[in-house]
Amino acid sequence: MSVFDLLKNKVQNSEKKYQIVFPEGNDLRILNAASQLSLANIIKPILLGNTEKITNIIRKNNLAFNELAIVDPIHYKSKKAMVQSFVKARRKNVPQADIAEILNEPNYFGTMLVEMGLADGMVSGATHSTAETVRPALQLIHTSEGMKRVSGSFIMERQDEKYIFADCAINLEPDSATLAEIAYQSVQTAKMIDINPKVAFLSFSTKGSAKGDMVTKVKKAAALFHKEHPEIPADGELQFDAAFVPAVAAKKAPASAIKGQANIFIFPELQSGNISYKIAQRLGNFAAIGPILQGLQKPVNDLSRGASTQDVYNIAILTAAQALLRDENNEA
Ligand SMILES: CC(C)(COP(=O)(O)OP(=O)(O)OC[C@H]1O[C@@H](n2cnc3c(N)ncnc32)[C@H](O)[C@@H]1OP(=O)(O)O)[C@@H](O)C(=O)NCCC(=O)NCCS
Ligand SMILES: CC(=O)OP(=O)(O)O
Repeated sequence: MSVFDLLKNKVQNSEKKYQIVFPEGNDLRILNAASQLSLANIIKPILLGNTEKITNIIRKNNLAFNELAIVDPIHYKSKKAMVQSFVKARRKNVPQADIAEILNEPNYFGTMLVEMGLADGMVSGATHSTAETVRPALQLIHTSEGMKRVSGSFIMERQDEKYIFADCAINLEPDSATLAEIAYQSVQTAKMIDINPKVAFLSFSTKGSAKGDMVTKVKKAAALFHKEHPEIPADGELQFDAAFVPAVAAKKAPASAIKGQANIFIFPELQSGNISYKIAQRLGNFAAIGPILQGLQKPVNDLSRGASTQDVYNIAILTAAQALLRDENNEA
């Protein structure tokens, strides 16, 4: 079963209808995906933007909805209450006069809907950069308990093959401890889509074949992860072939715990992570689902600005599935 059939079934079978907010309510990819999701009763979309403008685009493109809410941040009636909640959530002094202005910005407004429990999750980034999309979530929603950093992973899917790549979106130069945390968060994402985790900490070196600070950082990350989570098969530092091809692993890393069968790939820094996912997507024909924000208290997810309607549809389902999982964990 594809990742999305799996997650869609979970979301559709839940009693609650999850409300996902889309700050880029004028974008046709967002509107098309929101229409499909609403008509199939998968989620209830909340579109942000000028109501008249959005309604015109909907009419012009003959888009239909089952349930839909359109909210204009600039004319939002309960702004005062939102400003108060912002003050509490921000944990830093921001002049009240500035907050009302900040909340006119759809990514901040959408993030506050999630923070206040008025939406279950947010999907943005079709027209905004990753920094613009995630900064409000980092400032207002914060990391979940026990987590120090938020990271961004991709589910890479091609027919029956499913892998997790991380961090491809957020942390520029993670240190060893952050790499170990990214790996732990990626294992949680993998479990959501029934991947049995096998983690590789990637490098240009396999088991000391090269030396230097870059290699040491990855080696240390693998050791830290193993110490904290000895029950999860993991290894590093490994080159990609030693992590992924059993015959190469047998030669380069014969004692490896994952024996060339890794399915979670942890990249040493953001350049290699972001470049690798785009190569697998564009040359390898993998569907790249993400960036999925990991380690946040409530679900907010980013899109690549190159995202298609299908990508928006997929990420919205994943966001609703994260909200469902959060509800289940809170109940447990
Ligand atoms: C994510 C990112 C936007 C944060 O950068 P920033 O806003 O400049 O970061 P700042 O240092 O100003 O931090 C803003 C807040 O977020 C917090 N923060 C930053 N990175 C964080 C992380 N990874 N996890 C948790 N919190 C984080 C900071 O602690 C700070 O909180 P505070 O204001 O309450 O003290 C930045 O790391 C970035 O641009 N990453 C690359 C994004 C990108 O282009 N990716 C490629 C395409 S997907
Ligand atoms: C995830 C990513 O690379 O996003 P963008 O293509 O928008 O920079």
